[in-house]
Amino acid sequence: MPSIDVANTTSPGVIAFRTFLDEVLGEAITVKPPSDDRSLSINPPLQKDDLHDFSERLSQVLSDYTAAEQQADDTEKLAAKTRKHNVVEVASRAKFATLTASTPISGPEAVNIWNLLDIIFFTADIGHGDPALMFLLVEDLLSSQTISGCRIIFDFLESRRERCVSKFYKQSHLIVLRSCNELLRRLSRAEDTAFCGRVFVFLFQYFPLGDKSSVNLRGQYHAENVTTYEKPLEGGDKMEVDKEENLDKATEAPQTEKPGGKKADTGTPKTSSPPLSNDELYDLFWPLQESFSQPLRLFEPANLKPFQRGVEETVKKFVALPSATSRSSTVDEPKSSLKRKREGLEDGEGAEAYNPRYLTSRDLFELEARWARETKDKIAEYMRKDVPGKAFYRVIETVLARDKNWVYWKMASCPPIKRDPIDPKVWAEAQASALRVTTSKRLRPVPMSAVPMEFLKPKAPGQALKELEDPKRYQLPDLDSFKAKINDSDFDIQMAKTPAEKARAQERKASQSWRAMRIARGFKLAAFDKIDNPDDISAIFEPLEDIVAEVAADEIAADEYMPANREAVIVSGPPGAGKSSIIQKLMEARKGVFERVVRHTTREPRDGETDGKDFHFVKGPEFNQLRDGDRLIENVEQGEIAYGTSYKVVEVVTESGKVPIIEMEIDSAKFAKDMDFDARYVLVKPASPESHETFLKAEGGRDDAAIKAVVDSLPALVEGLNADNIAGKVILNENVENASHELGDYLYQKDADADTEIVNGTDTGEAPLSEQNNGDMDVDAPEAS
Ligand SMILES: Nc1ncnc2c1ncn2[C@@H]1O[C@H](COP(=O)(O)OP(=O)(O)OP(=O)(O)O)[C@@H](O)[C@H]1O
Repeated sequence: MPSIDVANTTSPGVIAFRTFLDEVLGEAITVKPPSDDRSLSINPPLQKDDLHDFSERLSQVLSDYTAAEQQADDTEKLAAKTRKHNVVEVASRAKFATLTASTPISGPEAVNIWNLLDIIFFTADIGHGDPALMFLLVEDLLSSQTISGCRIIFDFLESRRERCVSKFYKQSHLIVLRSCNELLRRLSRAEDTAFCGRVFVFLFQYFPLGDKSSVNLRGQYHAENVTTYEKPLEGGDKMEVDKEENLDKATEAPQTEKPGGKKADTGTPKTSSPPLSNDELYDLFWPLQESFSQPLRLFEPANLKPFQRGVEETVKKFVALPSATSRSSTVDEPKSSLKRKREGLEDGEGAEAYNPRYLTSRDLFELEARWARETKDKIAEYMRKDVPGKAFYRVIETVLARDKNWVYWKMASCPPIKRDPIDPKVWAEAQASALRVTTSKRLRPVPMSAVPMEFLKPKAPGQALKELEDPKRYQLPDLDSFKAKINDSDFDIQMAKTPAEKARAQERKASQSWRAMRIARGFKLAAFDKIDNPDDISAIFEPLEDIVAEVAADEIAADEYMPANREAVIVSGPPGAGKSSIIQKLMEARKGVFERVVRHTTREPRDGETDGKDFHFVKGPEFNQLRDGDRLIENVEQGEIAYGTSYKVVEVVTESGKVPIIEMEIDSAKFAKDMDFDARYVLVKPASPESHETFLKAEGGRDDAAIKAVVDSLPALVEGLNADNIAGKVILNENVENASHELGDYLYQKDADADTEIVNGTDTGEAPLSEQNNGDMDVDAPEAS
């Protein structure tokens, strides 16, 4: 059979299929009539079952071609299939062209266009048409419409996304990518921001996470994004800041000879000069944009040098601006601390001034990396000075971390992103432990109790009132009074001479036990768990403290032992400050009240550590998914290892009724605070450098030099905590017992003076530590926030 002449639409097959299309479109319009509400004409999508016997009728119309397809020869089969697809395509395109030419896309009649596209989809689904056809038609339609028309077409695409992906992802993904890219090229990011976002979201949802089709493997970043700015005037009045000799002059620092022949930087503070004027900065600031959009160009020494200078001058300019805090503050302190910091910076900056002659040195890369790290820290420090800056900085940090992972992923040749299915055993265990944590086994301490209604019975006049005055009616007997009575009954049971006598004594004891238990239920419900034998209820006469101490680890303490405020508690402090010891002590003293929040980490478990107890040990990609999905309260990286706290884990503890208690390093607490995580922030500090050294030695794992480094770094670590205001309570750890009491008092709000510092829970009435002579360890108690 000769292949079909696509231009000749009078082919009987084409005519037959076109007639069929007209018929089913007529049916479809009865199912989805035209509507002024555009959303109704697109949604819900037409279903194959809406059309009467669609598959059978279609097979009938194309029966000649289908029969030819049954040929034994593969080549013949293929040719017949192509002919059938051509027939479907020619007829569909002709109908589509007629419809789109005569129907405004925003009008109610446009429902016919959407129905036609659905019908073409069904035709391909039963194997009678090319799966790509519907997508090609949508592409044509997109390119022929204005942006507002494209929005409507996009409504259609979005609503059909799931079925397109599940049926024809392979045949459609490149056409979809091409159409979306073309659309994005036409859209203005500034004016059609929301629509651009929709297109991106659509692409993310259409393509699997690990798909490489849109990966920029060669690392060309926004090559077309060129920033235009006024270039420095040649020979004009302006300072020619980018010229080599000026840069040399600006950056050159006196050199001294290092042993080994290398020149060493003397640390002359090249940035001690005042910040540039806006005019001067202009020529340094705007060229930075080029480097940010093309980071690879920074590997050229000629580009790196001006970039470094531009960044330094820009940061210097920012730092010189008064911060929002100091602008709004009437107190001198922030200004002086700003000054102190700036002086510190200037001193430090001397080290960055290395001579351009080093550009050929093998140490250069290390120097550049150090420069980049230090500049990042400097910018971070500046941004964190103001309240809105903190959250903004954390967002940038997260975006950079995501970018870093993206680059790593590309460097590893885009390995597939998948998570292994969870082992059913692990799942069952997790479910069981979640159930255990979230189910309170204990009845409420004050259950709904029925009041005896006897007093409602008619009585002699005045008698009822008299009875009410009887103290027995409103006073419960003392619980301990039953102890003696029950002991007497026990004695009677043992000494009974006749069975009747024994039975009477047993009955008496049962009644006394019952009444004692009724009294005890109001304030000693926890003791009931200790009663194994109904003949021995002595547990309810034990002191309350002993009973509370017996509450099992996964049980929740009775309401009267819980603090009024059950908000999460974040306990932070320097390494070895005693955080774990204090928390441990507190949890032992207040069983069933607190639950530690187990953090996530990417490091391997150490000897003796258990997954889910010490940490949730996860792999890098899993951690990244948590962080990228904004499911972490905080996350920090220590070298290659990441740590983070999951919102979910905190929620599970909160929902169980216990108080979540989270131990973390100071940086993490700052992160959580910056992200406005609601918690009570507590800072634990060793009382002196000497005791800190002792704790670190006791903790082990560090040699003397490392211990000294931690102790020496403490003053710098705690400096600035006031400005960050990260702790509502500072606890000095002189003695674990006292410190845990102090923490308990604070959390139970017995510590009225919560926002000031008290030594080891002893409200001595002394001045806050900031005013005492505590040497290097001083931290001013932060203001109440
Ligand atoms: N007040 C104290 N008196 C004596 N020893 C203490 C005191 N507080 C803590 N220690 C000891 O110091 C060591 C470190 O304490 P701990 O592990 O509680 O500190 P940490 O802040 O949790 O440390 P890291 O952050 O490194 O985990 C432990 O051996 C602990 O027993």
